[in-house]
Amino acid sequence: MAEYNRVSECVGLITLRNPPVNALSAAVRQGIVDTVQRALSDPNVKSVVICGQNGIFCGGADIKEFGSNMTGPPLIPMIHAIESANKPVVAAIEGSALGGGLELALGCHYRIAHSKARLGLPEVSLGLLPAAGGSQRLPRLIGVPAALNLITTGRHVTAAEALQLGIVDQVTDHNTVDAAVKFALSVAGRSLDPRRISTHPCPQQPDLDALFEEVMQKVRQSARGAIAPIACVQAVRAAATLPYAQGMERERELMATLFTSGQARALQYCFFAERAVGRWRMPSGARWDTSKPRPVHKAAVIGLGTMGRGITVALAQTGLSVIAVETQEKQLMEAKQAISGMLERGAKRRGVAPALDGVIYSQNIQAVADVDLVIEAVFEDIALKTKVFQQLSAVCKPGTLLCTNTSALDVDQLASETPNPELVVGMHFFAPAHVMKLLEVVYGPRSSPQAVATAMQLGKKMGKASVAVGNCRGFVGNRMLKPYIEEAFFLLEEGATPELVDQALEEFGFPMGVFRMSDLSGLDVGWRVRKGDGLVEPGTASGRSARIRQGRRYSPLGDLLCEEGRFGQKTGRGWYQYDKPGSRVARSDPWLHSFLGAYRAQHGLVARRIDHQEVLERCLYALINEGFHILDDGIAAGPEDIDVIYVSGYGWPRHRGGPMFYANMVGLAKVLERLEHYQQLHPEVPHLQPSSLLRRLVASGSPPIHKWGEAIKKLHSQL
Ligand SMILES: CC/C=C\CC(=O)SCCNC(=O)CCNC(=O)[C@H](O)C(C)(C)COP(=O)(O)OP(=O)(O)OC[C@H]1O[C@@H](n2cnc3c(N)ncnc32)[C@H](O)[C@@H]1OP(=O)(O)O
Repeated sequence: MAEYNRVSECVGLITLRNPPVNALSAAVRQGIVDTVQRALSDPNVKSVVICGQNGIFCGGADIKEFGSNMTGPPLIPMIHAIESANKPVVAAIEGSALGGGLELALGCHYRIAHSKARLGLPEVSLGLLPAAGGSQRLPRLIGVPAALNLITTGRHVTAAEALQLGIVDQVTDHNTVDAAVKFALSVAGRSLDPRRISTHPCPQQPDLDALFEEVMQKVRQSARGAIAPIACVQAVRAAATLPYAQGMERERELMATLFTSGQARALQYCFFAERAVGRWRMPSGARWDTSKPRPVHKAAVIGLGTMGRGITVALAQTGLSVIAVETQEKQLMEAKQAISGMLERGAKRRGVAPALDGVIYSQNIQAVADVDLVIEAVFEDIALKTKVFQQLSAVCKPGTLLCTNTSALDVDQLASETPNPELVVGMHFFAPAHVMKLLEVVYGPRSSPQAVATAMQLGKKMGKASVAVGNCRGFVGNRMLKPYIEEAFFLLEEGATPELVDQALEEFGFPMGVFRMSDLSGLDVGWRVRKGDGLVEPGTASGRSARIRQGRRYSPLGDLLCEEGRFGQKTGRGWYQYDKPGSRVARSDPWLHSFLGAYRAQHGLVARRIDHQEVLERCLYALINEGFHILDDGIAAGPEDIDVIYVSGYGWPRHRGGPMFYANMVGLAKVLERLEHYQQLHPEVPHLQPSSLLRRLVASGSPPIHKWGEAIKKLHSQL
C-alpha cells in the first residue's frame, strides 16, 4: 500500500497506493513506516519524496476504519519518525492533501504542491479535530489566527493560498513529483533543525486571550451545539500556550472525547450518506450504474419569478447556455437585471468572469426549440403548468427532457399531459435556488431511468446534493414537514408559545424554529395550500368539533393569522412582530399572546405547562414517523436519502445526522413508545399513529441504520 523506488540515484520515492483517495488505512500506514525505514537505512539515499498515486496525495485517515477496532501503526509516531529523520523528506502534493494527509505533509521537512492542489484540515466537519499533530504543527507554521480559521472551518485552500500562508514551500504547474525530486536533491545535506515544525515556538500574537475569547464566541454561535469546533479552538489554544509535548497531550485528550461522541458518528454518517445518494435506484430496478445520462449542452428555464431566476443562475454558472423565457416584457426586463446582478456577485465571490453571455432572454417559448432540457418554473397552478407542458411538447426537438420545479403538484399528472411521459421528471429546487444545496429529483412511474440519470447528473454539476425520490404529495421533504408544523400548531393550542417551541428547536440545533421559519417563508403559502385542500373554513365556530376537519384534528391558528393580514416578515407581523415589513429581527408580540389566550378560551382549551422535551418529541417524532411511511412506500430508497434531504434543505443540524439517523441514535423502541404515548393522548391525530415499518423494525430487534435497507426488503417480502 506504499511503494518504494529509488529515483535519480539518491532519492527514495514513496508512493501511497490506496484508491480512490490514498486514505491512510492500516496497510498504508504500515507501508509508510516500512518504506521510510528502508529509505533512511539505505546509505545511497540522500533524501526522500512522498507522493500519492493517481494524482492525489492523500484524503486523510481512512474514515471507514473509525467505527472499527483500529489496527496497524498509529499516525502520530509515524509522522514523528518522519519529522525526526536525518534526511530531508519532501511531500509532493497533487490533488488533495486533507486531514491526516496534510498532517503527514506537515511532518515532512518541505512541501511542494501542484497549482491545482487543495489542502485543508476538514476533521471538524467529521466531528473531530486534526489529532495527528495538525492542531499543534499548523499554528506553529502559519500563526494562530490563520490556523484557527482553517481548523475551525475545515475549509480547503488552494495551492496559491497555501503558499501565501506558508503551508507549502513551492507551487508548480508541471509534474509535481519531478519538481519534488529536483527539490529533494537540492536540499540534501542541509541542516533539518529549522524544518522540524514541532520544534518551533508558535509565532507571537498580541492579545492572545482576547483573540481566543472572540473566536470561541463566534464558534459557539455558529456551531449551534456542535462540539468539535469548540474542541478545535481549545486544541489551538494549547498549541499557543503550551510546549509541544503538552500540547500533543491536550490534543489527544480532546480527540478522545470527540472520537466516541454521537456527533462524530452523525457527521461521518452524513459524509457517506451524501455519497450514497448518488448511487440512486428506482423501485423498477433502474439504477445509477446502468442508466446513462443524456448530454445537456443547452437548457431553458420557463418563468422567471424568484425560483426561475435562481435556477437560471445555477445553470449558467455550470457553463451551460441557457434560454430564459418570461412572456411579460416588464417581468423579463426585471428578471434580466436581477439575474445579471446575481451572476456578477457570484463571479466576484469566486474570482471568475460572470457568465452573462451564457443567458439568452426571450418572451417567446419557441426560442427553446433546440434545447436539451427545460425546467418549467411558472406559478404553482396545475392548469398553467399543464398548458406550458403542452406547448413545450409541441415546440421542443424530440428527446428534450421536460422538468418541472413544482413543490406540491403531481408530476405524474403533468407527465400524462405530454406525448412522452418518460421524458418528464420533477426538479424540486429550494429558494434561493442558486444557493441552496438541495435538489429533489422526482420520478414518476413512467419517467425513464435516462431522464432521472440526466437530472441527477445536472444536479451534481450545479453542486447540489441531488436525491432521487418517488412522486407523492410533498415529495419527501415537504411531506415530512407537514406533521412537524401541525404538531407545533397543536402545541400552541395546548399552552405553548411560539417562543417556547422555537427555543426548543433552536437549542436542538435548527437555525430557526418552526414559527420563525414560517414568518420568513410567509404564512400565506400554507394558507393557500390549505384552502386548495378545502380545509379553511371562514367563521368563528368554536369548540372541539370546529377543530376536527376531514375527520382529523385541525388547527385553524395559521388561517386566523392570515385573515388578520399577518403573513410574517413581509407584512411586519406574523407569529412575531417586526419593526417594519421586510425586517428580519423577530420580537415577541403581546398581541399574539392575548390572541392565543382568547382562542383557547373560545375553544374551551385549558393551557398547560409544556416543556422542551415534549416539543421535541411531538414535532420531531411526528416528522420521523412520516419518514418511516416514506420508506415503507418506497418513495425514498433508504434512510440516507431522507437524511441528506433534511440536512441539506431543511436545516436539520448536521451533527445530529438527519432525522432517521437521529431515530436510530435515540433508539427505535423509544421512538415507538413515545409515539404510542402521544397517540393515546391525541387519538384524532393520525400522524402520531406509529408507522407499520417502525413497528416491524422494532419487532425484528431494531437493526442499526446501515442494515435498514436489508430489513425493509425482508419485511416487505414477508408481507
Ligand atoms: C488521528 C486522526 C487523524 C486524522 C483524521 C482524518 O484525517 S479524518 C479524514 C479527513 N479527510 C477528509 O475529510 C477528506 C474526505 N474526502 C473528501 O473530502 C473527498 O473525498 C476528496 C478527497 C476531496 C475527493 O473528492 P471526490 O469528489 O473526488 O471523491 P468523493 O468524495 O466522491 O470520494 C471518492 C470515494 O472515496 C471515499 N473517501 C474519500 N475520502 C475518504 C477517506 N478519508 N476515508 C475513506 N474513504 C474516503 C468516498 O467515500 C468515496 O467512496 P465511494 O465508495 O465511491 O462513495
